[in-house]
Amino acid sequence: MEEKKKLWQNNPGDIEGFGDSFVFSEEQKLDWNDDLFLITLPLAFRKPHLFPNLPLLLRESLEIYSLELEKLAKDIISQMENVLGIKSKEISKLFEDGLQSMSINYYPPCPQPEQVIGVTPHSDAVGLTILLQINQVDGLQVKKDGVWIPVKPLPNTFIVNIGDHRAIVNSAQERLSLATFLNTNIDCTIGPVNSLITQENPGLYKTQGSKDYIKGIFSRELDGKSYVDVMKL
Ligand SMILES: O=C(O)CCC(=O)C(=O)O
Ligand SMILES: [Fe+2]
Repeated sequence: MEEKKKLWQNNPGDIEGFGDSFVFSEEQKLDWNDDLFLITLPLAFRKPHLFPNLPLLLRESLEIYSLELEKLAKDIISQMENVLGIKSKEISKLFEDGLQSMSINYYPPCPQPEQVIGVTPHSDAVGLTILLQINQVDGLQVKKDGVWIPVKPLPNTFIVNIGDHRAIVNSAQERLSLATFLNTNIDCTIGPVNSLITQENPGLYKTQGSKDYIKGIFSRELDGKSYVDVMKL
């Protein structure tokens, strides 16, 4: 508990540290988890009261993990560009010196799991998420054609997530996951990709500064609606 207190969120509106990222009212039902959220890259964005206070082994492991996942994310994004026929590295460029953050999620067993939710339905506010289901306990579900589908944890496997998802809990086992969020550089502009827009295929979404985009996501209540819908023109 003492260790945890050092990492507590300490200001209203703070999303880093231990706590819940989407709290809007006292009446709101909170998620059944402990979440430690940290900005990990760029290095200058690491909060001095958080990173240095992590237990040393965890901190050293996260430092290595963070750099490796940055490389992995760049590979995945560039493969996505190739497949989609996006030219001139139009998307990769946005991820140069991108914002990387992590959620370390701990879901204790719950005596009445059907009464709670581990993580409320949402889309992550990012380019892509690379998720590690640390102790390989079921819980993650993704939405496909309006139906929640369980994502079975497999050994030594990452899940790359760009869509709507939620996590449920159970009464028997705790569950641990580590989500790494890869985002664009905070000074870029996000919008329809030029090389895919034609007269027959016009852009369907708003163009917005990256900071405003992130602010928009954290300032609204998650009601199961994905942020992509909010961005529609
Ligand atoms: O624990 C999980 O599988 C999902 C966690 C999650 O959605 C998040 O941290 O954004
Ligand atoms: Fe998520």
